[in-house]
Amino acid sequence: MAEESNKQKLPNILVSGTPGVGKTTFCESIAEQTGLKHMRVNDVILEKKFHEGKDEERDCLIVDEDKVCKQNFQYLCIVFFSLMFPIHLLFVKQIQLCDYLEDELQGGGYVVDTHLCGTFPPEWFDLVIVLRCDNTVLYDRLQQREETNDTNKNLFICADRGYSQSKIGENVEAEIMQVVLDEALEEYGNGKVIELQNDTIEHMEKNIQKFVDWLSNWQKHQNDSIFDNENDNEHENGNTNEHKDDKHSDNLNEMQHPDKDVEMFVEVD
Ligand SMILES: Nc1ncnc2c1ncn2[C@@H]1O[C@H](COP(=O)(O)OP(=O)(O)OP(=O)(O)O)[C@@H](O)[C@H]1O
Repeated sequence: MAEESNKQKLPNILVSGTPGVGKTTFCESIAEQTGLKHMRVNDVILEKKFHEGKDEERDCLIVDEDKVCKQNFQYLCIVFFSLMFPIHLLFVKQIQLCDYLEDELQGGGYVVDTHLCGTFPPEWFDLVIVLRCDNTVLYDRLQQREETNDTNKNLFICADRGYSQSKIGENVEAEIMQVVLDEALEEYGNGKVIELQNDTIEHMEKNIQKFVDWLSNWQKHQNDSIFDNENDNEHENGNTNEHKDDKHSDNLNEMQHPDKDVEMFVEVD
């Protein structure tokens, strides 16, 4: 979707990472500074009831990724049967998180905040940011949630209370094993994924500034592409795609290597 249209004025960004790395805080700040719309997927899942109830033992809402996205055989089977029995189509529509998001993201301009990063089609997003956090810092943040019983932020992970010790351990381990980063790289590819360290307020401020710079380059690139395409149409022999790709990777590289600040922006292999 994001790659389809040169008329798109703003990109769609996916911000992912282990619970507690700071996705929501980062997304709220960049939304405020850039005018992008912040969409927290957990809130959508709750509001639209795209979940299948609660796992009592783990105190989590259950989201079956296979059932929320259309890129799978199961979905195709449901559609097939729905076409044969049209009344089921309404039901299928209702349970599809991807259908809902696809409609919402159509015009661009969203920053989508979720740890479910392998769920969505790569073409929806122009950039995928994976926030990372030092494991001891993350442990402290999650521990604080347990102590303050911070329910609001964790409705999806922990339905109605703060973090249990086992949940803290699970998440810290996932961060150490870079589960979300690996999933993002597998799903979206090295060229679209950027990994940003987010342990401190200083990190956050630098990350936001780098994102703002990336966005303004992206918009410039879009305008140039439209201009290039117009020229190509006039002369009927351009090399626009190659030119476009060069600009895209320059922009991403700049974000990955801001003044060689490797502490802040870890290179993705
Ligand atoms: N760069 C940062 N420096 C210091 N504290 C931060 C930073 N980013 C976020 N925090 C704090 O860490 C806590 C978790 O942040 P946040 O809720 O944004 O994480 P999250 O990744 O969105 O979590 P979840 O996936 O569970 O919604 C909050 O108390 C927030 O204020």
